[in-house]
Parts: sequence; structure tokens; C-alpha cells
Amino acid sequence: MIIAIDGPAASGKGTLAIKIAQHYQFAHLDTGLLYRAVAFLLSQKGLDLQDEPQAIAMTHEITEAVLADPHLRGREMGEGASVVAALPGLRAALVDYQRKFATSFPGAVLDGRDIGTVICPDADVKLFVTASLEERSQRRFKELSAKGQSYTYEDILADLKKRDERDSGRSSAPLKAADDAFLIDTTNMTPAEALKMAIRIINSKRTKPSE
Ligand SMILES: Nc1ncnc2c1ncn2[C@@H]1O[C@H](COP(=O)(O)OP(=O)(O)OP(=O)(O)O)[C@@H](O)[C@H]1O
Ligand SMILES: Nc1ccn([C@@H]2O[C@H](COP(=O)(O)O)[C@@H](O)[C@H]2O)c(=O)n1
Repeated sequence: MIIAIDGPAASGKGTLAIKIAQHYQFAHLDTGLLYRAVAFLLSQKGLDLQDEPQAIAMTHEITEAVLADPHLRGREMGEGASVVAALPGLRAALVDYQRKFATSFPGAVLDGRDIGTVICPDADVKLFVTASLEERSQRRFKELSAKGQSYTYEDILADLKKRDERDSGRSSAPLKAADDAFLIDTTNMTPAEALKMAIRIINSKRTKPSE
């Protein structure tokens, strides 16, 4: 079973994806980390984030160790990832890896921006997780503050707004809900409530294999 989860930054899709994977004992891939890794590798080498051939070359240098580097999860790499993610050649270079992951396990959950629309258009369940910009900014602000990173709420809000516009406005695989995705607006939901709603949706699909 393949579960595709998409949505804007800090909407809670990663949290939900991890909880769904734990609940069903499915494998999980945070696809945003792939774009973050490319931005990180380019930056480390002092290369331009818009250099498409170099960005594509960096995909061969993504290792488990790179993906586990805590720098990937910071604010700068979120911003950098959304710049490299607009390069069509880079997106194309990452498709096979994601599709192979999706089909290598009896159950897989992938979260990102284009999973239900481009990577796994035939996913068994598609969820589009969202929340208001203000709520997402508050969540990310709390998260980064807890890690000792001193940004203001306004910094984070401006970042997410810019990232939303870039991710939704790019020509290659823009952020959007698949036509057959279920919307989960987590603005006023706890992570546990979002999980409960997702489980209800997934179970309804699991018991109707002919759909
Ligand atoms: N329903 C929720 N209520 C409150 N906080 C939440 C909820 N879901 C997630 N969070 C918190 O909000 C922050 C962002 O969540 P998460 O990392 O899951 O979002 P995301 O959509 O995967 O973000 P990104 O695309 O940037 O990776 C985290 O600190 C997480 O603990
Ligand atoms: N399937 C995806 C996943 C991510 N991106 C881009 O990467 C940026 C960082 O993603 P996070 O989920 O880690 O925040 C994101 O802003 C997107 O630009 C993507 O394009 N497709």
C-alpha cells in the first residue's frame, strides 16, 4: 500500500507521515530531505543553487550520512531546498529513487509536495495536509526556538510565505493537491487528532480493495 502525503511547509505532514508509518509498520520517506541534501551539498562546495548540472551531479553524493546531518533541517536548507526544487532536471533525477522506495515495501508512506500528483499518481491513499500560514509559522517558530535557533516569528512567517509562493508557483511539479486527495486541515487539530482522521481515511480504503 502506498500513502502519498503532500502539503505546504510546517503543515504537519512529516509528523503525520511518521505516525502513520509507525501505526501500520510502513516504511517512510521524507522526500523534502532529498532537496535539502542537494542544497546542502551545493552550499558546502560553494556552488550556485541555480546550477542545474551541478545540482543533478549532487544527487549521486546523497548518502545516509548526508541525510542524517542535522544541518539539513535548519531554516537555511529549507530555503535552499525550495530554490533547487524549482530545477526541472533535478526533479527528474530524483524521480526513480522515490518511486523505487515507494514500491520496495509492502507499505510505504512518502511525504513531500508532488507525491500524489507526480511521483505516485496511483497511490492507494492521497492526503493533502494543510494549516493556516500563521499557525504553521507559530509551529515552526516554536520548533526552531526549542533547538536554540533565535529567529523571530516574523522571520519565519516571511520565510514560509516566500516558500509557499515558490513551491506553488514553479512550473515543474508545483505544490498542489491531487484531484483525488483527502484534505486534512490541521490548523485546529492536535497531531493525535490528525492521525485519527488519517487512519479513518486509510482504513476505509483498505477495506475497499476494488476502489
Ligand atoms: N497538529 C499539530 N499541532 C501542533 N503542532 C504540530 C502539529 N503537527 C505538527 N506539529 C509541529 O509543527 C512543526 C512542523 O511539523 P512538521 O515538521 O511535521 O511539518 P512538515 O509539513 O513536515 O514541514 P516541512 O515541510 O517543513 O518538513 C513541528 O514542530 C511539529 O511538531
Ligand atoms: N516532494 C518534494 C519535497 C520537497 N520539495 C522542496 O523542498 C523544500 C523542503 O521540503 P521540506 O518538506 O523539507 O520542507 C520544499 O519547500 C520544496 O521546495 C519539493 O519540491 N518536492
